[in-house]
Amino acid sequence: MTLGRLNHVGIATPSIETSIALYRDLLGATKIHDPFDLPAQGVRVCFVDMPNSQIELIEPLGEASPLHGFLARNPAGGQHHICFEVPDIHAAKAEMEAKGAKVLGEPRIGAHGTPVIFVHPKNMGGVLVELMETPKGAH
Ligand SMILES: CC[C@@H](C(=O)O)C(=O)SCCNC(=O)CCNC(=O)[C@H](O)C(C)(C)COP(=O)(O)OP(=O)(O)OC[C@H]1O[C@@H](n2cnc3c(N)ncnc32)[C@H](O)[C@@H]1OP(=O)(O)O
Ligand SMILES: [Co+2]
Repeated sequence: MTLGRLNHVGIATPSIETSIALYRDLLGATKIHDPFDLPAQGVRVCFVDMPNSQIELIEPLGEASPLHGFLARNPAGGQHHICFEVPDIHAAKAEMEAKGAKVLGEPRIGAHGTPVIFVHPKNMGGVLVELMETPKGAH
């Protein structure tokens, strides 16, 4: 597997609007996309563009959201996952599993419109890792 660029850092928040204000007013971020719902992933999402990557603000959406446990442990929110691009999501999943890592579920379409998987934090030194297939034509 070729590990590609760092696509984004996921930040869980109880309120996207509050987090947008922090990134805009405290840090001075200027490229903040409109938030949108991603019901298949149980999250509401807002991308903040940086020159070399993106911050992905994520708020729970629905009762089955994977963020509820994290926010119960971290009520103010915090750094939730990091996401790397890979050329082929099915090959990446097979390689992770062959190396003994736990992949959380099957590939699903993520916020960039390409399939993503998650590697359990217990296999990555306490860091939840998302792998996303590089969008066609990117870079
Ligand atoms: C926007 C769409 C998409 C994109 O395209 O970018 C996304 O990014 S969606 C992001 C949200 N989706 C997911 O996170 C899906 C995968 N996640 C999961 O399946 C679960 O969140 C989880 C990783 C299995 C954790 O589930 P949870 O119920 O919160 O916790 P557990 O009780 O099972 O915890 C086990 C263990 O792991 C620790 N943990 C949990 N979350 C994290 C985390 N984000 N970072 C680091 N460690 C985490 C938790 O503290 C437990 O540790 P121990 O107590 O030491 O066992
Ligand atoms: Co993500």
